[in-house]
Amino acid sequence: MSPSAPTSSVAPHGRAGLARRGLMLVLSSPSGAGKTTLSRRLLASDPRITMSVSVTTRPPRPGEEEGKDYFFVDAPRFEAMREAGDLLEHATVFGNFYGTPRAPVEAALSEGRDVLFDIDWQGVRQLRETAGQDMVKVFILPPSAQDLEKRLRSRAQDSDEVVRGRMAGAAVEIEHYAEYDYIIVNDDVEESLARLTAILQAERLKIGRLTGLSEFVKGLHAAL
Ligand SMILES: Nc1nc2c(ncn2[C@@H]2O[C@H](COP(=O)(O)OP(=O)(O)O)[C@@H](O)[C@H]2O)c(=O)[nH]1
Ligand SMILES: Nc1ncnc2c1ncn2[C@@H]1O[C@H](COP(=O)(O)OP(=O)(O)O)[C@@H](O)[C@H]1O
Repeated sequence: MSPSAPTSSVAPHGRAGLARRGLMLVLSSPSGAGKTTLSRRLLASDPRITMSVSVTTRPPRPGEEEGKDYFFVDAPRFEAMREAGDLLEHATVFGNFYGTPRAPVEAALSEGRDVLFDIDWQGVRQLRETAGQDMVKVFILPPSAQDLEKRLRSRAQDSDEVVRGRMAGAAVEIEHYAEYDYIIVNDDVEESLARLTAILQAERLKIGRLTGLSEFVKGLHAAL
């Protein structure tokens, strides 16, 4: 099954019963700009969106939980998943493999749930081929290079060398901003969360996603 064209079996618009296609909300940014922070806040505030948990060969950071932040695997296991077609997309970032497990995403979308992805521009390009209009792409920028470095250091979970590599990687990631639908400059977290929530709410109301709309309008029309 393709990840596109899911139809909601629930009635997200209340008693009107307007069925809706689930959407794929993608967040990308240079490392340290705040994707993880905003993802966690959005997931905590909106029960209708589910996180796509990636597999990675990167070692866990202190505090990261297996199955919640990532599925941590070794390279042979990653390769086996890739070979078996179990990944919707995959990429190498900072020398580690990352990929999106296919089954949970397809299951969530087929139940009419929205899915949140924290993936890089390479993954977005691959998903775009199958997801089309079902994907909403948000790029998060830091307010300045100094802020980005400060955040990478304040996270205090990566070595100096890793932080330097991530600052260099930021320059490459930022070059892809124009491939996205929305930009959030993550200065104040609360403001950024409000913007992200607004994007999600507006995208949920797009006519093309409301599979029950014509029936609903027909009913309204007949009753007038
Ligand atoms: N293509 C792709 N990129 C991913 C995936 N999971 C994470 N990434 C990206 O890999 C990069 C590094 O992630 P991570 O090591 O967690 O560091 P972070 O940037 O501080 O979150 C980020 O740009 C993530 O968005 C995935 O499944 N696929
Ligand atoms: N708007 C913000 N202002 C200040 N610090 C922030 C902001 N957003 C995130 N941070 C902090 O910056 C660091 C990196 O954020 P994180 O969400 O891990 O980024 P990413 O997932 O993009 O690598 C964390 O320590 C986080 O608490």
